[in-house]
Amino acid sequence: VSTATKIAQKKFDNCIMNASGVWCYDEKELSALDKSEAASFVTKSGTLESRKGNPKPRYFETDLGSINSMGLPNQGLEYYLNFVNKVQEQNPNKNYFVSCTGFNVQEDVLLLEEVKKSGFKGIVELNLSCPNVPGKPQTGYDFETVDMILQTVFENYEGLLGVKLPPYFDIVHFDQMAKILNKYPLTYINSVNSIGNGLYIDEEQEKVVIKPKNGFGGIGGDYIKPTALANVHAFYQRLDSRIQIIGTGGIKTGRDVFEHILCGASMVQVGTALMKEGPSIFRRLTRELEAIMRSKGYEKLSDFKGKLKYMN
Ligand SMILES: CC(C)(C)CCc1c(C(=O)O)[nH]c(=O)[nH]c1=O
Repeated sequence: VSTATKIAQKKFDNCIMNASGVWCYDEKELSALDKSEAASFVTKSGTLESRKGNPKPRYFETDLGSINSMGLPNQGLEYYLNFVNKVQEQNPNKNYFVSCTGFNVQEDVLLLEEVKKSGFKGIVELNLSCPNVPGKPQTGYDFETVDMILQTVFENYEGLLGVKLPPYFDIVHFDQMAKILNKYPLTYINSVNSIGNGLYIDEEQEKVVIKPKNGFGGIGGDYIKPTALANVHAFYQRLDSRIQIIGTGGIKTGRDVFEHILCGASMVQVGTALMKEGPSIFRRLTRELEAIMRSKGYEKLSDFKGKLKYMN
Protein backbone atom coordinates (compact mmCIF):
# COMPACT_ATOMS: atom_id res chain seq x y z
CA VAL A 1 0.00 0.00 0.00
CA SER A 2 1.57 3.31 -1.14
CA THR A 3 2.58 5.90 1.44
CA ALA A 4 0.03 8.32 0.03
CA THR A 5 -2.75 5.78 0.51
CA LYS A 6 -1.58 4.94 4.03
CA ILE A 7 -1.54 8.66 4.88
CA ALA A 8 -4.87 9.19 3.14
CA GLN A 9 -6.45 6.24 4.95
CA LYS A 10 -5.16 7.63 8.26
CA LYS A 11 -6.61 10.99 7.27
CA PHE A 12 -10.06 9.54 6.69
CA ASP A 13 -10.63 8.00 10.18
CA ASN A 14 -13.54 10.33 10.88
CA CYS A 15 -15.77 10.64 7.88
CA ILE A 16 -18.04 13.69 7.54
CA MET A 17 -17.04 17.18 6.35
CA ASN A 18 -18.27 20.10 4.22
CA ALA A 19 -18.38 20.15 0.44
CA SER A 20 -16.26 22.83 -1.24
CA GLY A 21 -18.27 25.96 -1.85
CA VAL A 22 -20.44 25.64 1.25
CA TRP A 23 -19.62 27.41 4.57
CA CYS A 24 -15.99 27.80 3.48
CA TYR A 25 -15.68 31.21 1.81
CA ASP A 26 -13.64 33.02 4.52
CA GLU A 27 -11.80 32.56 7.87
CA LYS A 28 -15.03 33.06 9.84
CA GLU A 29 -16.89 30.25 8.06
CA LEU A 30 -13.86 27.93 8.01
CA SER A 31 -13.25 28.47 11.76
CA ALA A 32 -16.88 27.55 12.45
CA LEU A 33 -16.36 24.29 10.55
CA ASP A 34 -13.10 23.65 12.44
CA LYS A 35 -14.94 24.06 15.78
CA SER A 36 -17.78 21.77 14.68
CA GLU A 37 -17.80 17.96 14.82
CA ALA A 38 -16.77 17.85 11.16
CA ALA A 39 -13.76 15.59 10.55
CA SER A 40 -12.04 18.26 8.50
CA PHE A 41 -12.89 21.10 6.12
CA VAL A 42 -12.24 22.03 2.50
CA THR A 43 -12.02 25.63 1.30
CA LYS A 44 -14.00 27.21 -1.52
CA SER A 45 -12.07 26.56 -4.75
CA GLY A 46 -9.29 29.17 -4.80
CA THR A 47 -8.26 30.81 -8.08
CA LEU A 48 -5.03 32.71 -8.86
CA GLU A 49 -6.73 36.05 -8.11
CA SER A 50 -9.73 36.66 -5.81
CA ARG A 51 -13.11 36.81 -7.58
CA LYS A 52 -16.43 38.53 -6.83
CA GLY A 53 -18.43 35.87 -8.65
CA ASN A 54 -21.78 36.29 -10.39
CA PRO A 55 -24.50 38.88 -9.64
CA LYS A 56 -27.08 37.89 -6.97
CA PRO A 57 -29.40 36.14 -6.47
CA ARG A 58 -27.05 33.30 -7.40
CA TYR A 59 -28.14 30.64 -4.85
CA PHE A 60 -31.69 29.43 -4.16
CA GLU A 61 -32.99 26.77 -1.79
CA THR A 62 -35.98 24.56 -2.53
CA ASP A 63 -37.72 21.92 -0.37
CA LEU A 64 -35.76 19.20 -2.20
CA GLY A 65 -32.38 20.90 -2.56
CA SER A 66 -30.71 23.90 -4.17
CA ILE A 67 -29.69 25.57 -7.40
CA ASN A 68 -26.58 27.79 -7.72
CA SER A 69 -24.58 29.71 -10.24
CA MET A 70 -22.11 31.40 -7.87
CA GLY A 71 -19.43 31.98 -10.50
CA LEU A 72 -16.51 30.94 -8.25
CA PRO A 73 -16.52 33.84 -5.77
CA ASN A 74 -13.40 33.30 -3.63
CA GLN A 75 -10.67 35.12 -1.74
CA GLY A 76 -7.91 33.74 -3.97
CA LEU A 77 -5.77 30.65 -3.31
CA GLU A 78 -3.11 32.58 -1.32
CA TYR A 79 -5.69 33.62 1.29
CA TYR A 80 -6.80 30.03 1.84
CA LEU A 81 -3.23 28.67 1.96
CA ASN A 82 -2.24 31.28 4.58
CA PHE A 83 -5.25 30.49 6.74
CA VAL A 84 -5.14 26.69 6.41
CA ASN A 85 -1.37 26.53 7.03
CA LYS A 86 -2.00 28.43 10.30
CA VAL A 87 -4.85 26.12 11.36
CA GLN A 88 -2.86 23.04 10.33
CA GLU A 89 -0.03 24.18 12.66
CA GLN A 90 -2.46 24.34 15.59
CA ASN A 91 -4.12 21.00 14.78
CA PRO A 92 -1.38 18.68 13.47
CA ASN A 93 -3.55 15.55 13.87
CA LYS A 94 -6.35 16.89 11.68
CA ASN A 95 -5.77 17.07 7.93
CA TYR A 96 -7.30 19.90 5.95
CA PHE A 97 -8.19 20.27 2.30
CA VAL A 98 -7.60 23.27 0.07
CA SER A 99 -9.62 23.32 -3.14
CA CYS A 100 -8.37 25.13 -6.23
CA THR A 101 -9.26 25.53 -9.85
CA GLY A 102 -7.53 27.07 -12.84
CA PHE A 103 -9.18 28.14 -16.07
CA ASN A 104 -6.60 26.21 -18.10
CA VAL A 105 -3.77 23.73 -17.45
CA GLN A 106 -1.17 26.51 -17.18
CA GLU A 107 -3.16 28.02 -14.33
CA ASP A 108 -3.52 24.60 -12.65
CA VAL A 109 0.28 24.23 -12.68
CA LEU A 110 0.73 27.76 -11.28
CA LEU A 111 -1.81 27.06 -8.51
CA LEU A 112 0.01 23.89 -7.46
CA GLU A 113 3.36 25.67 -7.50
CA GLU A 114 1.80 28.22 -5.14
CA VAL A 115 0.64 25.36 -2.90
CA LYS A 116 4.13 23.83 -2.89
CA LYS A 117 5.81 27.21 -2.19
CA SER A 118 3.50 27.80 0.78
CA GLY A 119 4.70 24.57 2.40
CA PHE A 120 1.11 23.31 2.62
CA LYS A 121 1.01 19.83 4.25
CA GLY A 122 -2.68 19.00 3.76
CA ILE A 123 -4.61 17.66 0.78
CA VAL A 124 -5.24 19.57 -2.45
CA GLU A 125 -8.60 19.15 -4.19
CA LEU A 126 -8.45 20.11 -7.87
CA ASN A 127 -11.93 21.06 -9.06
CA LEU A 128 -12.36 19.56 -12.53
CA SER A 129 -15.87 21.00 -12.95
CA CYS A 130 -14.16 24.22 -13.95
CA PRO A 131 -14.82 25.86 -17.30
CA ASN A 132 -12.71 24.85 -20.29
CA VAL A 133 -11.86 26.79 -23.43
CA PRO A 134 -15.06 28.34 -24.90
CA GLY A 135 -16.88 25.96 -27.23
CA LYS A 136 -15.77 22.87 -25.26
CA PRO A 137 -17.72 21.21 -22.42
CA GLN A 138 -16.58 21.69 -18.80
CA THR A 139 -13.20 20.06 -18.15
CA GLY A 140 -14.68 17.04 -16.35
CA TYR A 141 -16.56 16.13 -19.55
CA ASP A 142 -13.54 16.58 -21.82
CA PHE A 143 -11.63 13.34 -21.19
CA GLU A 144 -8.53 14.14 -23.24
CA THR A 145 -8.16 17.42 -21.31
CA VAL A 146 -8.58 15.62 -17.97
CA ASP A 147 -5.82 13.19 -19.02
CA MET A 148 -3.53 16.01 -20.13
CA ILE A 149 -4.14 18.05 -16.95
CA LEU A 150 -3.42 15.11 -14.63
CA GLN A 151 -0.33 14.17 -16.64
CA THR A 152 0.98 17.75 -16.44
CA VAL A 153 0.03 18.29 -12.79
CA PHE A 154 1.69 15.10 -11.57
CA GLU A 155 4.90 15.94 -13.45
CA ASN A 156 5.42 18.73 -10.92
CA TYR A 157 3.33 18.05 -7.81
CA GLU A 158 4.28 15.29 -5.29
CA GLY A 159 1.83 16.12 -2.50
CA LEU A 160 -1.55 14.55 -1.65
CA LEU A 161 -4.01 15.48 -4.39
CA GLY A 162 -7.57 14.53 -5.24
CA VAL A 163 -9.97 15.64 -7.97
CA LYS A 164 -13.59 16.86 -7.66
CA LEU A 165 -15.58 15.32 -10.50
CA PRO A 166 -18.88 16.28 -12.10
CA PRO A 167 -21.55 13.54 -12.21
CA TYR A 168 -21.46 11.08 -15.14
CA PHE A 169 -24.57 9.42 -16.53
CA ASP A 170 -23.26 6.86 -19.00
CA ILE A 171 -21.54 3.56 -18.14
CA VAL A 172 -19.00 4.07 -20.91
CA HIS A 173 -18.10 7.43 -19.37
CA PHE A 174 -17.44 5.68 -16.02
CA ASP A 175 -15.19 3.21 -17.90
CA GLN A 176 -13.33 5.95 -19.80
CA MET A 177 -12.82 8.19 -16.76
CA ALA A 178 -11.71 5.31 -14.50
CA LYS A 179 -9.14 4.24 -17.12
CA ILE A 180 -7.65 7.75 -17.04
CA LEU A 181 -7.80 8.19 -13.26
CA ASN A 182 -6.09 4.82 -12.61
CA LYS A 183 -3.00 6.07 -14.45
CA TYR A 184 -2.20 8.71 -11.79
CA PRO A 185 -1.03 8.78 -8.15
CA LEU A 186 -4.30 10.34 -6.98
CA THR A 187 -5.02 10.25 -3.25
CA TYR A 188 -8.76 10.27 -3.89
CA ILE A 189 -11.55 11.26 -6.20
CA ASN A 190 -14.54 13.24 -4.95
CA SER A 191 -17.83 12.31 -6.62
CA VAL A 192 -20.09 14.28 -7.33
CA ASN A 193 -20.19 18.00 -7.91
CA SER A 194 -23.65 19.54 -8.51
CA ILE A 195 -25.60 18.33 -11.54
CA GLY A 196 -24.89 21.12 -14.00
CA ASN A 197 -27.30 23.46 -15.74
CA GLY A 198 -30.57 22.58 -14.07
CA LEU A 199 -33.53 24.99 -14.06
CA TYR A 200 -35.87 25.79 -11.14
CA ILE A 201 -38.94 27.89 -11.83
CA ASP A 202 -41.11 30.14 -9.64
CA GLU A 203 -44.45 29.11 -11.15
CA GLU A 204 -46.41 31.95 -9.56
CA GLN A 205 -44.13 34.61 -11.07
CA GLU A 206 -43.45 32.44 -14.14
CA LYS A 207 -39.81 33.32 -13.61
CA VAL A 208 -36.38 31.78 -12.89
CA VAL A 209 -35.04 32.10 -9.31
CA ILE A 210 -31.37 33.01 -9.91
CA LYS A 211 -29.97 35.88 -11.96
CA PRO A 212 -26.90 34.41 -13.74
CA LYS A 213 -27.19 32.24 -16.89
CA ASN A 214 -30.93 32.94 -17.38
CA GLY A 215 -31.61 30.88 -14.26
CA PHE A 216 -29.53 27.83 -15.20
CA GLY A 217 -27.47 26.46 -12.31
CA GLY A 218 -25.92 23.47 -10.56
CA ILE A 219 -28.41 21.29 -8.70
CA GLY A 220 -27.76 19.85 -5.24
CA GLY A 221 -29.72 18.10 -2.49
CA ASP A 222 -32.31 15.29 -2.59
CA TYR A 223 -32.53 15.63 -6.38
CA ILE A 224 -29.01 14.28 -6.86
CA LYS A 225 -28.60 11.49 -4.28
CA PRO A 226 -29.32 8.58 -6.73
CA THR A 227 -26.80 10.03 -9.19
CA ALA A 228 -24.23 10.60 -6.43
CA LEU A 229 -24.56 7.04 -5.08
CA ALA A 230 -24.23 5.59 -8.59
CA ASN A 231 -21.09 7.65 -9.32
CA VAL A 232 -19.49 6.65 -6.00
CA HIS A 233 -20.24 2.97 -6.62
CA ALA A 234 -19.29 2.99 -10.31
CA PHE A 235 -15.85 4.40 -9.47
CA TYR A 236 -15.52 2.09 -6.46
CA GLN A 237 -16.02 -0.84 -8.84
CA ARG A 238 -13.47 0.52 -11.35
CA LEU A 239 -10.66 2.35 -9.49
CA ASP A 240 -7.53 0.81 -7.98
CA SER A 241 -8.13 0.39 -4.24
CA ARG A 242 -5.20 2.79 -3.63
CA ILE A 243 -7.49 5.66 -4.76
CA GLN A 244 -9.94 6.56 -1.99
CA ILE A 245 -13.42 7.86 -2.81
CA ILE A 246 -15.12 10.83 -1.15
CA GLY A 247 -18.90 10.70 -1.58
CA THR A 248 -20.75 13.98 -2.05
CA GLY A 249 -24.35 14.60 -3.04
CA GLY A 250 -27.75 14.36 -1.38
CA ILE A 251 -26.51 13.82 2.20
CA LYS A 252 -28.83 15.16 4.92
CA THR A 253 -29.28 12.17 7.30
CA GLY A 254 -27.17 9.40 8.82
CA ARG A 255 -28.87 7.00 6.40
CA ASP A 256 -27.51 8.99 3.43
CA VAL A 257 -24.01 8.82 4.95
CA PHE A 258 -24.41 5.06 5.50
CA GLU A 259 -25.52 4.55 1.88
CA HIS A 260 -22.55 6.49 0.47
CA ILE A 261 -20.15 4.33 2.50
CA LEU A 262 -22.00 1.16 1.48
CA CYS A 263 -21.34 2.27 -2.13
CA GLY A 264 -17.62 2.56 -1.40
CA ALA A 265 -16.99 6.06 0.00
CA SER A 266 -14.27 6.39 2.68
CA MET A 267 -15.46 9.87 3.58
CA VAL A 268 -18.49 12.02 2.77
CA GLN A 269 -19.08 15.73 2.17
CA VAL A 270 -22.22 17.75 2.81
CA GLY A 271 -23.28 20.75 0.73
CA THR A 272 -26.93 21.80 0.43
CA ALA A 273 -27.99 20.39 3.83
CA LEU A 274 -25.05 22.20 5.51
CA MET A 275 -26.15 25.43 3.84
CA LYS A 276 -29.65 24.92 5.29
CA GLU A 277 -28.77 23.64 8.79
CA GLY A 278 -25.32 25.07 9.58
CA PRO A 279 -22.28 23.33 11.13
CA SER A 280 -24.38 21.71 13.90
CA ILE A 281 -25.41 19.23 11.21
CA PHE A 282 -22.12 17.34 11.67
CA ARG A 283 -23.01 16.35 15.22
CA ARG A 284 -26.47 15.17 14.12
CA LEU A 285 -25.14 13.18 11.15
CA THR A 286 -22.42 11.55 13.28
CA ARG A 287 -24.95 10.49 15.93
CA GLU A 288 -27.39 9.18 13.31
CA LEU A 289 -24.68 7.19 11.54
CA GLU A 290 -23.46 5.72 14.85
CA ALA A 291 -27.03 4.68 15.70
CA ILE A 292 -27.43 2.91 12.35
CA MET A 293 -24.06 1.15 12.75
CA ARG A 294 -24.98 0.03 16.28
CA SER A 295 -28.36 -1.32 15.13
CA LYS A 296 -26.57 -3.38 12.45
CA GLY A 297 -23.69 -4.52 14.69
CA TYR A 298 -21.01 -2.61 12.75
CA GLU A 299 -18.06 -1.15 14.74
CA LYS A 300 -16.05 0.55 12.01
CA LEU A 301 -16.60 1.83 8.45
CA SER A 302 -14.64 -1.03 6.91
CA ASP A 303 -17.25 -3.45 8.30
CA PHE A 304 -19.62 -2.27 5.55
CA LYS A 305 -17.65 0.02 3.22
CA GLY A 306 -18.32 -0.93 -0.40
CA LYS A 307 -20.38 -4.01 0.62
CA LEU A 308 -23.51 -3.07 -1.33
CA LYS A 309 -25.32 -6.29 -2.25
CA TYR A 310 -26.67 -7.04 -5.74
CA MET A 311 -29.64 -9.20 -6.54
CA ASN A 312 -28.43 -12.68 -7.49
C1 LIG B 1 -19.14 26.04 -11.80
C2 LIG B 1 -17.80 26.71 -11.71
C3 LIG B 1 -17.98 28.21 -11.43
C4 LIG B 1 -17.10 26.54 -13.02
C5 LIG B 1 -16.92 26.03 -10.63
C6 LIG B 1 -17.29 26.37 -9.18
C7 LIG B 1 -18.58 25.73 -8.75
C8 LIG B 1 -19.71 26.47 -8.44
C9 LIG B 1 -19.75 27.96 -8.54
O1 LIG B 1 -18.90 28.64 -7.92
O2 LIG B 1 -20.69 28.44 -9.23
N1 LIG B 1 -20.88 25.88 -8.05
C10 LIG B 1 -20.98 24.50 -7.95
O3 LIG B 1 -22.04 23.94 -7.59
N2 LIG B 1 -19.88 23.74 -8.23
C11 LIG B 1 -18.69 24.30 -8.64
O4 LIG B 1 -17.71 23.55 -8.88
